[in-house]
Amino acid sequence: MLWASMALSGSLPEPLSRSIFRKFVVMLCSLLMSLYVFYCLAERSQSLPGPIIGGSEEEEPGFLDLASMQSGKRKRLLQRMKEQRVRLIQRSPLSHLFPRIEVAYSLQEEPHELAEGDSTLTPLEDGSKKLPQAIIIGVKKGGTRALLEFLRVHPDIRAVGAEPHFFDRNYDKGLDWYRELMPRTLDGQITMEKTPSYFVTKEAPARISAMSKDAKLIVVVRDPVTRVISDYTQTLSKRPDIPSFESLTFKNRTTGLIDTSWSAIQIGIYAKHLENWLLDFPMGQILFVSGERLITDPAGELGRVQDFLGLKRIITDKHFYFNKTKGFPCLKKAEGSSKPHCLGKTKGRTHPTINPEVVQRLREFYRPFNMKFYQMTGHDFGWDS
Ligand SMILES: Nc1ncnc2c1ncn2[C@@H]1O[C@H](COP(=O)(O)OS(=O)(=O)O)[C@@H](OP(=O)(O)O)[C@H]1O
Repeated sequence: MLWASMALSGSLPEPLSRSIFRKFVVMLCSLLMSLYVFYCLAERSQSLPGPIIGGSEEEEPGFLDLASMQSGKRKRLLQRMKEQRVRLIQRSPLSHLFPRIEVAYSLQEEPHELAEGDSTLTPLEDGSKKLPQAIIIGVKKGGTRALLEFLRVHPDIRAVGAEPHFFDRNYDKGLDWYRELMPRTLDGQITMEKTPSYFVTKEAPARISAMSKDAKLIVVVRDPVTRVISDYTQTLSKRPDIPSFESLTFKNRTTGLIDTSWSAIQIGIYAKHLENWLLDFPMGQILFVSGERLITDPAGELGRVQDFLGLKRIITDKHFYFNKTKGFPCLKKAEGSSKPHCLGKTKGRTHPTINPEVVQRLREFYRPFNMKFYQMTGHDFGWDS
């Protein structure tokens, strides 16, 4: 720095040639700028949303802690960090060299941008926040994250990344709170969210209907037997000391009586939950997506969803590739990125081996409910063939 200031003030010591010294100053400045940009990027990545707390889903990095993101504390913290960085830039002797960085920060760090739960950076004043017109309401472990991530590729869809849990846990916070979580949309764009627990929440249909009678509802359904095993696998990964799958499944192992008080069993009785939704919504406003086909033919299922949402079929076969290591379809390019994107480690876990007799008993248990569900939806999902 001493050399630099001497050079800039014109008191260059001889015999060092001016041209060599100028190169040295340029190199030094570049190095300092790179270090500064690196520092800023590191700081920025730390301020990006962290994992959700208390959600049914173990989110991938980049999603939000909804419980705290609205708090004044978080906003004040962000504001302080922003001011601190602006002060740092202003104090820097090189500040006149990169005034644009300051502008970039003041755009990126707006609390509402973070509150979207969406790591994509959009200009602050583009569009407005709207209540969702379409919601993925279930089912837990059905493939809801895959569907939302795939849909986000569509330019006419903008979705909140985290699960808001508004119509079950956060209803008392009010619609303004809910709207504030949403990303900004332009006219013609659809705002979406996903919270799989809505499907089994008694109050959710009436609450969603009170918000909008026209809301479009999407349910990703999966074979209830693999769904319950997936649900158990998730719980086991968080709490390895839980009882065995078998002991949770049966009320009485000898008689083979299923324990229907276990919530993981209840979730798979789709026909019962659907009856509750039909009290507030006509069947035509609910789309059922096959969780199995979402894996074997993602473009096919996405085609149906785009039709249902009244959108041009933009997401097609070309957007997917099958990742052999992951064992699942992945996006060739994720939203706002040019890189391939697979879902994270919490999606597509290896399930524990379950005694085939237990699986068989569960199949028998679900069969009549599945039949009813096929009849109600007019579609055989193929879980019982
Ligand atoms: N493309 C792709 N990549 C990875 N995983 C995929 C994909 N498509 C569907 N799935 C299935 O999604 C299951 C998780 O479902 P959800 O996202 O609804 O789970 S959650 O309720 O939000 O926790 C998850 O369940 P598990 O396999 O039991 O982990 C996957 O089988």
